Amino acid sequence: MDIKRVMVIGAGQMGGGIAQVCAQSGFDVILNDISEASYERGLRVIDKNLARSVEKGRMSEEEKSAALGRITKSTDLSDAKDADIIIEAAVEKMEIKQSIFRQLDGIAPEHAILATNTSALPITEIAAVTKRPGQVIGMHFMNPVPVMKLVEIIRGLATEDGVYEAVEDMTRKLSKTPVEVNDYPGFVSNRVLMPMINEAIFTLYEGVATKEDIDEVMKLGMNHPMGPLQLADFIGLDTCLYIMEVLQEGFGDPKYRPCPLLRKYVNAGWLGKKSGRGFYVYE
Ligand SMILES: CC(=O)CC(=O)SCCNC(=O)CCNC(=O)[C@H](O)C(C)(C)COP(=O)(O)OP(=O)(O)OC[C@H]1O[C@@H](n2cnc3c(N)ncnc32)[C@H](O)[C@@H]1OP(=O)(O)O
Ligand SMILES: NC(=O)C1=CN([C@@H]2O[C@H](COP(=O)(O)OP(=O)(O)OC[C@H]3O[C@@H](n4cnc5c(N)ncnc54)[C@H](OP(=O)(O)O)[C@@H]3O)[C@@H](O)[C@H]2O)C=CC1
Repeated sequence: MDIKRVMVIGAGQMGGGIAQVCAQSGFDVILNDISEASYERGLRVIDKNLARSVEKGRMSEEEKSAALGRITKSTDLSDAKDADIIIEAAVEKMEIKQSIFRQLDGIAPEHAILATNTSALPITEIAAVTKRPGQVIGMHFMNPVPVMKLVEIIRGLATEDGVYEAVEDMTRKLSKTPVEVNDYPGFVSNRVLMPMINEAIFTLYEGVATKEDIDEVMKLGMNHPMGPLQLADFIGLDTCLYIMEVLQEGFGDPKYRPCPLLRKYVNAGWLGKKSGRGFYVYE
């Protein structure tokens, strides 16, 4: 299947990044969010990232304008009628994703692939609300999307081979590396990463060390580019909590219990970098 027109749902940190790399790679992109304000916020970030690439000499001013020109605004899901693939990157809540997929199934062309950038939610359960479970797939980009090379591609129980191959081909066109995984909670990436982050939060909660020192141990001792608490802030503490909840519920194993401090911060609205405060305070 030849994918030309991409719709991205959600213009947050992930959706914006996905829209940017798709537009840079020559795809026509419909970028959708629930409000004009959220769309504009997403587009500003894309504009800033592209401007940085121009400054660094990686892209010309003309290429930047061409990439921006390939992105069209949408605040209405009915715009999915023109898309070959829809990549959903709204919040990490099953009921929101299922509601979006149910609607998309009624709007998108018959051939269209419905992909989700979920961090951990079961693809099979999202696919089950549609009449085309064979065309539903996980396309899990990493943050920051323009920089990170991996796309974890998750096959739901019913995902067809042709759909997997089309998504793998598109991933390569985005200059990313696809890795195929099966549909289990957290897939590979977050099953391994998130318990480490949660454990770092427990370490802080129990007063083993300061946040700075916990991060320093992992940066200098394990060569991680960011400490786990800084990375949690970067991912979004709400997203981290939802992922731990998916692991805990999906495996029924208490070892995945989210740290109470993580829950407390999320309840306080301290969502990390995107809200200006998490474990650290941001300007
Ligand atoms: C939760 C999930 O479901 C899955 C996930 O995504 S988990 C999160 C996975 N991501 C990570 O683990 C990221 C860990 N952190 C890192 O790799 C690095 O700290 C980082 C790439 C984010 C920044 O790297 P750094 O060397 O500390 O900073 P910096 O020099 O400013 O940036 C390096 C490059 O990335 C670019 N960059 C940094 N942040 C960026 C962003 N948000 N958007 C676009 N580009 C960005 C910079 O422009 C710079 O590019 P050049 O070298 O070409 O100039
Ligand atoms: N953060 C990360 O590191 C990673 C996250 N992911 C996954 O990507 C998805 C998005 O995460 P992220 O970008 O970080 O989150 P953000 O909170 O940055 O962005 C979510 C965006 O979706 C919008 N939105 C919410 N509900 C809807 C809806 N019904 N229709 C359209 N748009 C909607 C929000 O708008 P508004 O702000 O107006 O509410 C917001 O712009 C999640 O599933 C997450 O698990 C995957 C990989 C890495």
